[in-house]
Amino acid sequence: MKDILGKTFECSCGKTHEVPDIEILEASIREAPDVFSDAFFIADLNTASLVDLPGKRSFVFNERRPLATMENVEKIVKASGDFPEIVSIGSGSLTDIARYAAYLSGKRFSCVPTAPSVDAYTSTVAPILVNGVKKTFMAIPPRRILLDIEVLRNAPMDLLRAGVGDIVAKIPARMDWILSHIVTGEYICDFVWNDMKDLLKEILLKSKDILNRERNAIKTLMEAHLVSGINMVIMGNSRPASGAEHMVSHLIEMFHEEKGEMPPFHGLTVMIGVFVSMKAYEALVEKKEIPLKDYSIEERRKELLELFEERKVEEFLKTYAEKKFPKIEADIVGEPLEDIYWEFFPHLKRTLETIDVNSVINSYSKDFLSKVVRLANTIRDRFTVLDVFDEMKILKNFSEMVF
Ligand SMILES: NC(=O)C1=CN([C@@H]2O[C@H](COP(=O)(O)OP(=O)(O)OC[C@H]3O[C@@H](n4cnc5c(N)ncnc54)[C@H](OP(=O)(O)O)[C@@H]3O)[C@@H](O)[C@H]2O)C=CC1
Ligand SMILES: O=C(CO)COP(=O)(O)O
Repeated sequence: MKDILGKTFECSCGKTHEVPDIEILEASIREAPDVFSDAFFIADLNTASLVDLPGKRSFVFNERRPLATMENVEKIVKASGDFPEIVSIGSGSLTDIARYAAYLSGKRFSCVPTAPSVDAYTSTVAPILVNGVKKTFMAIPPRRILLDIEVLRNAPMDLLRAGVGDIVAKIPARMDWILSHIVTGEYICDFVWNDMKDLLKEILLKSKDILNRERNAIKTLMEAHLVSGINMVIMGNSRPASGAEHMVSHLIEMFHEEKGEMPPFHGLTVMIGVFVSMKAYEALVEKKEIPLKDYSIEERRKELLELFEERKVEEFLKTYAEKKFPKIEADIVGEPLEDIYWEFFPHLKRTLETIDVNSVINSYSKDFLSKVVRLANTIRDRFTVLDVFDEMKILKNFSEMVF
């Protein structure tokens, strides 16, 4: 990855890609105040204990697990005053709070990741909760990233599991992108898959080592997250990193938010989404019969209202109404989909077992998760395998068979 940072190149996809010049340095987290000598730091109660932060130029959230809400972003815009740079000491949520606050206030942004849990660090987008609805905004990539492998290696076990969940999601996300390219003609770039697929294979083979906190395995996981984030920067959106599996995750997360509850870590709910996408592609590639069943817009509205307040439901339905559903040909599975399926899915299935996807699935009722599967394509205009099933009128039955 390091060889493309800061470069501009013509890609075989027909576009010119610009890769930001992000400086990645390995050092002790304790050096952060000196490395970022004029920056303002943000941390939370746990992550602040990892480093001696200079009181005058830091803000420590006085709560457990501050979420990436617009309120928290605004708090940091205000607190960071005239400092020229905002640096996060934390995992996904704090990184996005710092990134979006820096973007809104025209400051530089850098980060010190404390867990290999997400591909947020090198990314340019910021998924933020706005009045309880998760919206992904364009923002800025970091100027510098300080990596302390010992801190990453010792992150809580659920963040390691989540990290594997969020990274293996790039496999169905790529398949969704290929599917959309075949069905809707959406632009696609192969470069961002080619720079990722060997790392993904390695992670599928090393998932037990990751959970055993083996240094090299953790380094590979973190490298894959950094490459995935760069891929989002190259594309200018999260298409290479996020498909139906992320919509499943976002819907579950928003449901918890609606109830005033803390959601599980991002990668844990993404894991459920990966399980769903895996089942969907299994049915598609192996041509498994799923009986047709109508799922009307009235039923969709009624089920959304069982989970969310009316204002959000109307917003989701508006997004859904604007989605374009092209006519699906009988056999849409092309060679690229089959290749990825046969190359990755046997390993993916074993990896989901290693990170214990069933324990996350079993923490919800089957009825709730089935609803999530048939409603997930309502919340975003991104075309995925769930839209294919919707158009083929097999989404309702699929959602009832998947768990
Ligand atoms: N921008 C992007 O491209 C992407 C953004 N995301 C976003 O990232 C967020 C999820 O991030 P995720 O990393 O899963 O979790 P969070 O950052 O939400 O929460 C993890 C919590 O774990 C604790 N923690 C983190 N590191 C350590 C450590 N080393 N030791 C002890 N405790 C630690 C902290 O909480 P506490 O102090 O309470 O224990 C922290 O708040 C979501 O909002 C998601 O949308 C995800 C992928 C990509
Ligand atoms: O979570 C992400 C990738 O892991 C970011 O993508 P979205 O928020 O757009 O789904």
